[in-house]
Amino acid sequence: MLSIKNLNSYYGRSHVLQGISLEVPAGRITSVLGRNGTGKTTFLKTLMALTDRSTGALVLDGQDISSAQTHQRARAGIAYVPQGREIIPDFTVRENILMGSFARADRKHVVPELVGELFPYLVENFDRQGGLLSGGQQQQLAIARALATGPKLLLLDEPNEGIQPSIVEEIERAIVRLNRELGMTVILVEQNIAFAREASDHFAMMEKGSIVAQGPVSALTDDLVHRHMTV
Ligand SMILES: Nc1ncnc2c1ncn2[C@@H]1O[C@H](COP(=O)(O)OP(=O)(O)OP(=O)(O)O)[C@@H](O)[C@H]1O
Repeated sequence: MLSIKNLNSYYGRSHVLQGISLEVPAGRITSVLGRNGTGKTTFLKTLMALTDRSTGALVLDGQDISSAQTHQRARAGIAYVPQGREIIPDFTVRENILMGSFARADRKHVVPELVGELFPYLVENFDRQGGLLSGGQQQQLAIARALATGPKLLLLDEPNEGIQPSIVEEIERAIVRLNRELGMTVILVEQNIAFAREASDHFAMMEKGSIVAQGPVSALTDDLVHRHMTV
C-alpha cells in the first residue's frame, strides 16, 4: 500500500531521517518502535510532508506522492494523528471533527458514523468545547478528526501517551477495530511493547534516524526490545 524508499528528512541543516526504506502492507498495522529521539515522530511527519525538506520515493497504492504537499497527501488518503493531539480548544467537538473533512477529496462535511460507534462520548458531547475534554477524550477527538478525512492509511503517534488507563483501553480497542473490521492500514508509533505486539502485524525498530530491524511482529524478540528500547 505504501512503499517507502530511501527516505531522508531534514529540519534546517539537521539530517534526522537517514535513508529509511519500508513496505507498509495494506490492511495491516505496522508499529514503529525505538527510544525517544530516534526519529519516529519525524518519520510520520515526513510521510505527511511536514518537515523542512525530504528526499526519497513514496508510492501510495501506485501513486507517486514523493513531491506531493501535505494537503495533497491528505487527499490521497493519509491521515495523521499527531503526538500532543493538536485539537483546537475553542472549537466544539463537532467543529474539531469537521476540520478533518476539509481535507477530503469530495469535500463532504459530515461526521462519519463510525465516530459514534468507536467513541460514543464524542457524539454525546458534540457541542462541548474541545479544550474542556480530558487528555484521553482529546485523543479520541484527534482520531475522529483524522477519520473525518476518509483515510485509507492512518498515522498514529503514541496515541496512549499520558492518558488515563480506562481511556487507553478504549483507544486500543478502537485502533484494533479500525484495522480488523474496517481493514484500515495503520502506522503506529508506540512505546508500549505489549500493545504493539498484540495489535500489530509488522514492526520497524528505529535507532538514530534509521531502521535497524523490521519484519513480522513474531520476530520482535525480547532481545531486540532490550537492545533498542531500554535506556
Ligand atoms: N522541529 C525540529 N527541529 C529540529 N530538530 C528536531 C525537530 N523535531 C525533532 N528534532 C530532532 O530530531 C530527532 C528525532 O526526533 P523525533 O521527535 O522524531 O524522535 P522520536 O523518536 O519521535 O522521539 P519521541 O519519542 O521523544 O517523540 C531528535 O534529535 C530531535 O531533537
